This record gives sequence, structure tokens and C-alpha cells, in this order.
Amino acid sequence: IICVPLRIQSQFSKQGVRGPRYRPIFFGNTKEIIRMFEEVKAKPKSTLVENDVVEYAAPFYRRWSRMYGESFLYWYGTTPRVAISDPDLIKEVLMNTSGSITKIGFNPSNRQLFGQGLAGLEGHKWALHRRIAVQAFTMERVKSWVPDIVAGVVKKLEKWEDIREGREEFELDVHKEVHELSADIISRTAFGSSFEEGKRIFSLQEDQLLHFSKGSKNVYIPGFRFLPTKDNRERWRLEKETRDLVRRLIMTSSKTRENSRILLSLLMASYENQEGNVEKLGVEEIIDECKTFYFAGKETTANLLTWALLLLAQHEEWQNKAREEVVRVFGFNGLPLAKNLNNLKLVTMIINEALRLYPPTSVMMRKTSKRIRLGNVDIAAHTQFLLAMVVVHRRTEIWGEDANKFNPLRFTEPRKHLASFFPFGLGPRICVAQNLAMVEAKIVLAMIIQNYSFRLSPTYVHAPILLATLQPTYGAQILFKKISLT
Ligand code: HEM
Repeated sequence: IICVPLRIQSQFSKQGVRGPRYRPIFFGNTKEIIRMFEEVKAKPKSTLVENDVVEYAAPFYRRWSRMYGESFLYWYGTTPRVAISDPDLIKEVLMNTSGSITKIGFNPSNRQLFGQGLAGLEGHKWALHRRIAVQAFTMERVKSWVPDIVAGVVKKLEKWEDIREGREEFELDVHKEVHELSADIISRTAFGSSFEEGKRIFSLQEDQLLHFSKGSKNVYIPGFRFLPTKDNRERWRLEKETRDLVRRLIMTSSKTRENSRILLSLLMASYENQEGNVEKLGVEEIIDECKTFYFAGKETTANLLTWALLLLAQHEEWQNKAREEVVRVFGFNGLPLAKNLNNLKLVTMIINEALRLYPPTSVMMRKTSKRIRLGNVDIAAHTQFLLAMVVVHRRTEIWGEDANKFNPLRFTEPRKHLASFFPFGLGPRICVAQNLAMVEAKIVLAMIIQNYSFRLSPTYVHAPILLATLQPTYGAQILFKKISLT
């Protein structure tokens, strides 16, 4: 517990990578990190979507990078972790295909919960799932889901009109609203006309998550998940019901030809690989992928939409410009069509700027499985990397002195460096559903902007928090006014 960490610390230090002292009885540096998060929580809050996020999402990064330099070593328990915000090094880590750098992966309990799908797999199994998923998420497929996405938004906006009850202005917590919408849209794209049953599957997942965090208090105890405790028994029941439901939907889908474009059917199809062999996923594997897509897709897309709406609520000048574009492309009350989406140039730039300032996946993790050389530093096996996306996205050397400001026009020019902007990751594990996320975000934002003008509510409190994804701690209260055609 003491000798090995001290030796590793000294090896890094000799190569110029320094950091806070390893503390054996304080779980590495974990206690200090928790304290820094608590200090940030206690600070007075602003009511503006002011643009500092590193302070909230990774306060330890700001403190230690100032003390030890932009790459530094700290300790997660007894595991060494190197924090990196140099785009060249990040690119080297993410583009590495030698197999010596891998994802951190889930512990067995989390794996059961999130599904043993694409995001948590490695090696041959990952490659097979990836080949099939890539074919399910091509731009052509995603475009065929546009009517399903539009239908989801239409339904949501009808609900908003019920809430408005004819008032001129009304308040909504858009964080909650876009989460419901994002779950609805994934369900429509994955299960087509059976999307209500799909939603039942997803709500079972949410219940499982609840029982999971209650049962284990989020600390992984080996073997605990096999004990017949009340929470575990409930979790097993929910797991069985989920799998039975997906299995039943798979049976129904295979009988109906008209359903061939939905995600579930695409995952069920057989594909020929480069060697000419036919590849297919089994039923249980498809169930795992459905779970993965739900967890990987719902939160991320919903949080992107939340921040984009908050930024536009604060910057009404950009909202007006975007509205002019939306009306030019779709008319005052026309619905979005797949063929028009490419004309939403400013809306796309706004989405990119929101992804830059508030990337839903604010940090990415990797670990070494062998000794490697990164840049000019030798790194031992079993070292973890924290890739500080949120820091790179705001570096003044890359983005200029106004790096913290909302300025969508910076995306008029193509980006200069591959790893200066990587909200969807980079390299072989880049987000497989990036097309879907972007198309969904364009449609949702365009339809909201077309129907409502909005401003930040005085009740909004700015306190981003990183809980798997970056989200507002106290919700995202926005005041909406219906745009009338007269
Ligand atoms: C704005 C929305 C989204 C963002 C910002 C986002 C971000 C990311 C990032 C950064 C990764 C790479 C993780 C890593 O390499 O460690 C990733 C992977 C992944 N994402 Fe997304 N994602 C979004 C939407 C979605 C959606 C809608 C789905 C599914 C419906 C999805 C499914 C996945 C899957 C399955 C992977 C794992 C791919 C692999 O390991 O091969 N994501 N995403």
C-alpha cells in the first residue's frame, strides 16, 4: 500500500510529472478531491449561465494543474491517475490501437445494470458489436428516423401548450422536460410503433438503477450482488421482466416487415463482414445493446439540449438569429424534414458551441494494460488517464482569449486540431450514435425555437455538476412565450 505508490510517484517525478502527495490512509487523494467538491458546492451561486465550468466539474484539476503543471499525477485509492489536457497527448491515448490502452470498464454489478453492450466491451466481442452497431447508425438510417423524432417533439410541445393554459409566459424546468423527451425519442427509434412498450422497458431500467444505488450505496462489494437481499431480489425481478419484454418485442418485430428500419430490427439483422462471413447478434446480446443505447444515449443527448437551451435563453440575440434561420428553412409552422436539416447552419454551430462549453461527457477515462511510452514519458502498466475534455474545450491557446464566451461563429471555420474539440470522443471508440445525437438535437432545438421565444428565469441557479454527465444541480428554469403568427 505504501512502497509501490511511492516508487511509482518517484518514477513519474523523475520524468517531470509531479502531483499531490500519495496519502495511504486517506484513500490516495480521494478525500482531498471530495473536500474540494464540497467547497465548490458551498460557494455563493450566480443566476446567469456564466461560463465557468472547470471549477464545478473538476475543481481538483484547476487547483493541481496550477501547482504541478498541465499533466499531473494523483491517486485514486492506490491506483495512479495521470490527468491530461494536452490535445496531442489526448490524441495519442485515444487513437492508440495497440491494445495497450483500454477503457476502464464496469465492475460486475454495473455491467449487469448497464448491459454488457458495446460501451463496456473489449477485443473481438467489441469489434463484432461495433461492426453491427455502425451499420445500424449510418446517416441514411438516422434520416429515416426523422419522422419518429419529429412526432416525439410534436407530442411534447402539445403538452407544453396544456401547461401554458393560454398564459402569455410560463416557466418550465427544461432539464426534466428534455430528459423525458430524449427517453421518448430513443424508444421511438429503437422500437417503432411499439415505443410505449419500449418505454416500459426503460422505466424498468430506471427502477433497477434506483434499487442498485440503494442496495450497494454505490460502493462495489464483490459477491454482494448474489446475496438475496430485498433490493437484490427486486433487481433480479426487474431484470427478468426487462429481458422478457425485449425478447417479446424481438419476436413481434421479426414478424412485421414494415418495422425493418427500427433500431431493434437493425440489430437483429445479419451482416456480411470483410471476409465474407455472416455475422449476427444473439437475443441476449441484443438485449444488452438496447440497455447500453438507453443509458449511453438518453442522458448525454438530454444534457446537451439542456445546456443549449440555457445558453440560448441567456443569449437572446443568438436565439433570434437561429429563429430567422429555422423559419427560412422550415417556414413559420412547417415540420423539419430530413432533406432540410443540412441547411440549419447556425443551429448546428450553436449545438457545437454548447458541446464545447458544456460537453455532456466532460472527462474520459482510459488505463494502460502494459508499460507504454506516452509523449516522452514512460508509464507503468495499470496507470489510469483522466482526459480533461472540459479543460481542452476552454483553453485560451486553442480558442482565444474569449474561450469562456458563447460565440457559435467560432465554428464557421473547420477546427484546426483533431483533439481540440472531441465531445463524441475520438479514435476507434468514438460515439457510435453521433449522427443520431446531432440530428435529434437539431430537430428538437429548431422546433422549440420556431414555436417559443424564451429567457432565463430569475429562479435559475448556475451550478453545473458532473454526475456521469454534466448537468445543472438545481434544474434549468426557463420562461417561455408562445410565438403567434399574427
Ligand atoms: C450529445 C449526445 C452524446 C454525446 C456527447 C456522446 C458522447 C460519447 C463519447 C464521448 C463516447 C466515447 C466514450 C469513450 O471513448 O470512453 C461515446 C461512446 C458511445 N456512445 Fe455516445 N454520446 C452521445 C449520444 C449517444 C447516443 C444517442 C447513443 C445511443 C443511442 C450513444 C451510444 C454510445 C455508445 C454505444 C458508445 C460506445 C461506443 C464504443 O465503445 O464502441 N451515444 N459517446
